[in-house]
Amino acid sequence: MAPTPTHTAAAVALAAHDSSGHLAPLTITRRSTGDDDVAIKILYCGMCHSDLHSIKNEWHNATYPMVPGHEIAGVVTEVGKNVTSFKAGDRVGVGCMVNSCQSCGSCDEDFENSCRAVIFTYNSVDRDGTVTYGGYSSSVVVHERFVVRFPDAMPLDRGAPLLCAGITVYSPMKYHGLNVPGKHVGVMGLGGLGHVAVKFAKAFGAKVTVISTSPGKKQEALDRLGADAFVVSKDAEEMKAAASTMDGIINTVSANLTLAPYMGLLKPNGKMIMVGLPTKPLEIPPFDLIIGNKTLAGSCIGGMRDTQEMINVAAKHGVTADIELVAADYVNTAMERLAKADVRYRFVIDIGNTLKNSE
Ligand SMILES: NC(=O)c1ccc[n+]([C@@H]2O[C@H](COP(=O)([O-])OP(=O)(O)OC[C@H]3O[C@@H](n4cnc5c(N)ncnc54)[C@H](O)[C@@H]3O)[C@@H](O)[C@H]2O)c1
Ligand SMILES: [Zn+2]
Ligand SMILES: [Zn+2]
Repeated sequence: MAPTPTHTAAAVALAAHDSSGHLAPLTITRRSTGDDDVAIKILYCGMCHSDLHSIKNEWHNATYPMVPGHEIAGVVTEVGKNVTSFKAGDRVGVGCMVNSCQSCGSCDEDFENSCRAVIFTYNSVDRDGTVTYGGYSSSVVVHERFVVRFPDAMPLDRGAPLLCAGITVYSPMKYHGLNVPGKHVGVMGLGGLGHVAVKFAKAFGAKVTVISTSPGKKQEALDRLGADAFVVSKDAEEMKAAASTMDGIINTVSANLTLAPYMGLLKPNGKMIMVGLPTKPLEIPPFDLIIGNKTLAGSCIGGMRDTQEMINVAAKHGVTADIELVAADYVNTAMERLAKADVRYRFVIDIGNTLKNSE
């Protein structure tokens, strides 16, 4: 995208130029800091599976070049004159959104994630007509409403993934009443979102069962992540034994799959909450929904008030992501490994130390 008069600051980035899934260095520009803006030097950025879906154009909405990344952590370098909540040197983060209309019913209720004019952190058209570039880059400028303060106890690298993975699982647990002691929460798919879901559900005092296709993840789910139980979804006996036991399931699976066998794990009135975004339409026989008065719900990230609340709660309970910190030049290998679910449990790019101008 050609620089506009207000986009004056050069930044280094990693960009996809086509749907191959390959990222290459690119110099981009960022807008100068507006009155309500916070300028941030990016130090870390998590690699969400949505980045992979997006660069490969699996959702059929890609604009190239695309700079992915919406799990951003860094330090404030400059603030606009109207900004009172942040100052240079503050430790902050940015998640999936960088702006919204700020005046509709959803925005008034702090659910900017449901605003029809939401501007996502990358691959979205910004107010000035430019396409937004995400956190696989050295800096970003964001309206202060969309900046999250890192509590002192929250490390920037292990906290960065909470800005998407964390809020995406925290918000549905909160709004579907699964964040109270004694509930039985199922977590489908033990990846970036899934492993954080286990940690939050445990912090809420819930009983947590991981539902996974990978028996190899059982021991670490129980020992390291603190899950109470583990069900191998391909094992009919285990699925039968767990039938009708769960109050809710957070479904983080990134691949297409039929929901029917999993609905049977829910108690009457139980809720299957979709956060995973596979490409094909959902397949669910009506009987599996209707018998037992089940609910099938969806949930998109979360609002900014809830995002700040989430990271504060995480800091209080010691919830952080388990990460593999990687250098910028490892990003293509990391993407390949992410596609194979070969990561425990989130790649985070060490932007501050390794993303250099290599063009
Ligand atoms: N709703 C939202 O707001 C939101 C936010 C972030 C991510 N997402 C989506 O959530 C999904 C998960 O993201 P992530 O970053 O945690 O991905 P991830 O790759 O880290 O984890 C996905 C997990 O699903 C598992 N999986 C894959 N196929 C499976 C199958 N057939 N059965 C059971 N498990 C299977 C993988 O082993 C992996 O552990 C993606 O589709 C992503 O786009 C949605
Ligand atoms: Zn994400
Ligand atoms: Zn709005």
